[in-house]
Amino acid sequence: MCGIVGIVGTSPVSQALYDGLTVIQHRGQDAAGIVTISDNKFRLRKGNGLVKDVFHTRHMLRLQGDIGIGHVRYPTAGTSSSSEAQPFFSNSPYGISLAHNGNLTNAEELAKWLYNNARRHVNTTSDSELLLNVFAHELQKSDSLDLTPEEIFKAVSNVHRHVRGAYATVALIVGHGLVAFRDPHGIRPLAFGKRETEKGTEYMVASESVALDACDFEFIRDVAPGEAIFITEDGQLFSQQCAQNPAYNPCIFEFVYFARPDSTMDKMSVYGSRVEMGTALGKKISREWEEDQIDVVIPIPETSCDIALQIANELNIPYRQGFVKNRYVGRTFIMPGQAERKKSVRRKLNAIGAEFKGKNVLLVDDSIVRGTTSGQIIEMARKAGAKKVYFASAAPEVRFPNVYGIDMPSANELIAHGRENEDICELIGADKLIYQDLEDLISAVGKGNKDIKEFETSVFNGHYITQDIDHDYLEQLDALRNNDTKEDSDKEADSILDLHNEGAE
Ligand SMILES: O=P(O)(O)OC[C@H]1O[C@H](OP(=O)(O)OP(=O)(O)O)[C@H](O)[C@@H]1O
Ligand SMILES: NC(=O)CC[C@H](N)C(=O)O
Ligand SMILES: [Mg+2]
Repeated sequence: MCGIVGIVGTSPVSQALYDGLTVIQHRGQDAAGIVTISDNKFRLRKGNGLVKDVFHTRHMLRLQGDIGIGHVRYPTAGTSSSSEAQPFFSNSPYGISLAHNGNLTNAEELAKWLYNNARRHVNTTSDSELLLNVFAHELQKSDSLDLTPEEIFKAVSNVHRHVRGAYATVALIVGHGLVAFRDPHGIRPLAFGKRETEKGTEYMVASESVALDACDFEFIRDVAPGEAIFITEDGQLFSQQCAQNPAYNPCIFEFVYFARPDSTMDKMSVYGSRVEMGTALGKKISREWEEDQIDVVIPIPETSCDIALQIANELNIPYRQGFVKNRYVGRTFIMPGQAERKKSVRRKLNAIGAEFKGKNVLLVDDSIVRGTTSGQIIEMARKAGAKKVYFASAAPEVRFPNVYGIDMPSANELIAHGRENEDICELIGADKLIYQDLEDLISAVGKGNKDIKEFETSVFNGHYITQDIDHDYLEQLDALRNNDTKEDSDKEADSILDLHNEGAE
């Protein structure tokens, strides 16, 4: 679940891009990058690490120009190598740089297609670099030296024809401007806004509205599924629907876990939808656990806090912060390896003994995916003296792999895959376990936008919205990206992928 930003400004944009990336850091902790254009030349800095670690003063000084894009990465394809940090660059046509949030489902096919039809070779294993090359190939077809908005939109339409999967994308074209587009299902989010200055209007696109807020841009609207917007270097905005049959199917997991609560995506408030999740789950708990006495509701920081508070309100039971989160440790789930994730839970969370001693506690998390967090947290609660430990998940059982930009490629790594409630409960060590129903989750999130008829919910029900995913595909993906193979390919990538355009030190 990477994060992307892009700005067409009237003065240097590097600091605003940096600030924008910092507030969407929760979408990707592995690598970060910014590219700007100054004097018709790209200026690039990217590398592995958090935003604050990748960009030092010397890099910021180099990132000159009034137009630029940025990316924070959570790898879901290829490897974690710095060679696959984004934005990517293609010198032809014009000079294009691109950053992508999402995951392509026909990457293998695209690589062959690019070679056969465009004689384009992509040296990394990144799906995003393929996307850049498909876009570049389609732009190359235009005859004129100066691209018109229509020609750019035509290229995006052709990208939609070839590419499958999820892609919220922002790109720079030298001498032209910034292009942003969203896949025809709108699986990954993308919004844009403006800021008035004495020199004219500036525009910003970002994965989440919170990035616009942080940079003082006023939200205009979400980019529609299949739509492209083009902002010229001198600040003229054009937009067009480029997909034949667009549909609105945003990923529901953004609302459960990925997005920041202060973001609004596709007209739905993330915070508001989490409160609704709490209401629905609270009701289910009082319906189904009538007999059980719960003394206190305790969230598992950070994402579940808003949900747990609402459950406590609904049940009329005290809400207490029984776990303290170390503010210097990032998100566990988006770390690339299981060993690292496991270690990080203990470093990140610590129990306040008195909140557990002799009590029946209800622990609340937004989701249970691999069970890395819940297992260890329940153990901590017991060590701290809890009498009974009940566990509630605001999302339903996660049983199916994700192929659209969440790194859960292997069903076998999911604790609920092939298991029923009692088995999962036993595995994580809870006394009782309750999950949100999928219909309740959908109506909790969908309350904010009645126009959304179907969310992307594949991790819960195995229904893949792009309809190109079958059993064989998932088996191949598992073989390619399960925990063990991923570690091997990361090592290999570090040694062979030297041929990349990484930003200089
Ligand atoms: O079952 P698991 O595989 O452990 O995954 C689920 C957990 O991971 C996430 O937390 P994370 O620490 O990433 O971020 P947060 O601080 O935003 O809650 C999520 O909020 C759950 O707590
Ligand atoms: N999480 C994402 O959006 C990842 C983007 C892209 N697939 C990558 O791995 O770099
Ligand atoms: Mg969490």
